Amino acid sequence: DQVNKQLMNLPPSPPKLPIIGNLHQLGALPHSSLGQLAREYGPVMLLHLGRIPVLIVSTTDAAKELLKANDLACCSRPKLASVGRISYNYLDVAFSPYSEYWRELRKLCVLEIFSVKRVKSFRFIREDEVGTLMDSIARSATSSPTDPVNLTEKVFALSGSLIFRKAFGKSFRGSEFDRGKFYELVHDAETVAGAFSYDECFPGFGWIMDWISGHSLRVERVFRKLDSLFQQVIDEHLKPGRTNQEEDIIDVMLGIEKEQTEEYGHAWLTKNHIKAILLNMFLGGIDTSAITVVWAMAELVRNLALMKKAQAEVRGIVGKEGRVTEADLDKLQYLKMIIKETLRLHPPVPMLIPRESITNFKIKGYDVYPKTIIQINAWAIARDPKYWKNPEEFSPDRFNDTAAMDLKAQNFEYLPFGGGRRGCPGIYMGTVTSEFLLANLLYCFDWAPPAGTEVADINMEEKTGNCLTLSKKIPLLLVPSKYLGGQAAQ
Ligand code: HEM
Repeated sequence: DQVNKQLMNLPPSPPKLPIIGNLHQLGALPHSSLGQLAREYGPVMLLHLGRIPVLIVSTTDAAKELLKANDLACCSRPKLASVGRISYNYLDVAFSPYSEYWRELRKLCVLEIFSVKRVKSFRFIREDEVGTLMDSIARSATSSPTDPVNLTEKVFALSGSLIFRKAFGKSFRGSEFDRGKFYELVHDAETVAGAFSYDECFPGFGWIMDWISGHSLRVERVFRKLDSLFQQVIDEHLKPGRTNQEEDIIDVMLGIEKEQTEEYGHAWLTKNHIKAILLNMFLGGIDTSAITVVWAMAELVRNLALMKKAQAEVRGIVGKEGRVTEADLDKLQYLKMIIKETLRLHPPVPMLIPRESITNFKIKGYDVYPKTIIQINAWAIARDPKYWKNPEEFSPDRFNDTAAMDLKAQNFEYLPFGGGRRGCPGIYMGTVTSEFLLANLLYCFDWAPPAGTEVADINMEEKTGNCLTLSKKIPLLLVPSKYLGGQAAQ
C-alpha cells in the first residue's frame, strides 16, 4: 500500500515525464538506450512505462542476485491482455503467470516436447529440410553464379518449415498451406505478444487509443486466424484412419490427452492447451534460431580468417561425404564456439521475456514491490567490459578459455536463454538447429559479398522486429559458390 511504498528504498529512476513516464527514453533499440541509461543510474533502475513500474537489471552481479537468490519472488509473467487472448487465457508455458498449473505444464513440456530424445527424433526432418535448402542454393549457384542469395529470407523460411513440420507433421512442400501467409501470421502474433496495449500503460483512458489505433481489432484478427489454423490441423490428426509416418508434436499431445482420459476419466490437457503450446513453439522457435544463423554468417563473411578456420574444421571432419549430418556436430568444436559467440554479441531475445514480481524482495539493497515488471538486459550484460575483453569484437576463441561457460546461465555474464525457473526450455532444439544449418552452409559453399561491394559494406545495424527479438536490420545478401571438394562421393 501507499504508506509502505513510501518507507521503501526504491531503486534509482531517471526523471520521467507526466503521463508517459519514461516511455520516451526507450527509443528504437531499447536494449541499447537502457544500457546507456544504466551507466548513469546503476545496475538496477526503476522506470515507468506510463503507469507500469518496470525494473531494469543491467549487470552480471544484479542478474545473479535476481536469478539465484530471488528467482521465486519474481518468476511470474505480467498478464497483458493481448497475450492473454492469443494464449487462450494464459494456458501456455511462456506467458502463463507462476502457479501450480504452470509448474505442471512446464514439467510436461520439458519431458515430452523439449527433451533431448524428442529433439533427436526430429533429426530426419532437419536433415531433409536443410538438404533441400542446400540443393536449391546449389542450383542457383550453378545457373547464375554471380547472383546473390537473400540468405535472411532463406534461413527464416527454413526455420519456419522446421517448426511447422515438427509441430504439424507436414511439410509446406506438397501441402495446401501457403508459406508466405504462415510467416505473416507468425509475425503478426509476435508483434501482438511483444507489445503493451495503451490500456495497460494508461489505465482509464488508454483503451480509447487502442480502439483508435486498431490494436484491439488486430489482436482479435490474429487470434481467430491462429485458432482456425490450429483447429484445422488438430481435426486432421483426429480423422479416423489417418496414417502418419512422422510422430509430430500434435500426435504427442493428443496421446497425452488420451492417456489422461483413460487414467482419470477426464484430461486436464485440452485442445486449447495444445493450441497454446503450439503458439509457444511458433513464437519461441522460429525467429530465434534463424536470427542466430544470419548474424553468424554476417560476422564470418566480415572476418575471413574465422570463416576459413570454421570451413577447414567442418570440411576436415566431413571429408567428401557431400553433406554434414547431425552425427558430425559433436566433433565441430569451433562451430559450437561460433554459435556461442554469436549468441553473446547478438542475443536474439536481448531483454529476455518480461517477468513480474510476486512478493516484495530486495536487490542491491533496494526494495522491489509485488507486481513490478522485471527486464534483464542480457544484451548489455554480455558486452560489459568488466567481464568481457574487447566486448564489441566477434571472437569465438574467447570460449576456448571459458569452456565451462555453458548456455544454461550458470554464469550470469552470459544469458542468451535467460535463466532460473523461466529459462528457455528450447535450448537444445534451438542450438542443434542453428549449429546444423550453419555447418551445412559453411561446408557446402564459399560465400562472398555481391559484386561491386566490399566485406566492409555489410551492414550490421540491429532492428527490434517486435518488442521481444533483435535481428539484423538489412537482409544478408551473399553470393555462394559450390565447394567442389565435397562432391566426390555424390
Ligand atoms: C537460439 C534459439 C533460442 C533462443 C536464443 C531463445 C531464447 C529464449 C529466452 C531469452 C527466453 C526467456 C527466458 C527468461 O525469461 O529467463 C526463452 C523462453 C522460452 N523459449 Fe526460447 N529460445 C530459443 C529457442 C527456443 C525454441 C526452439 C523453443 C521451442 C520450440 C523455445 C521455447 C521457449 C519457451 C516455451 C519459453 C518460455 C519459458 C517459460 O516461461 O517457462 N525457445 N527463450
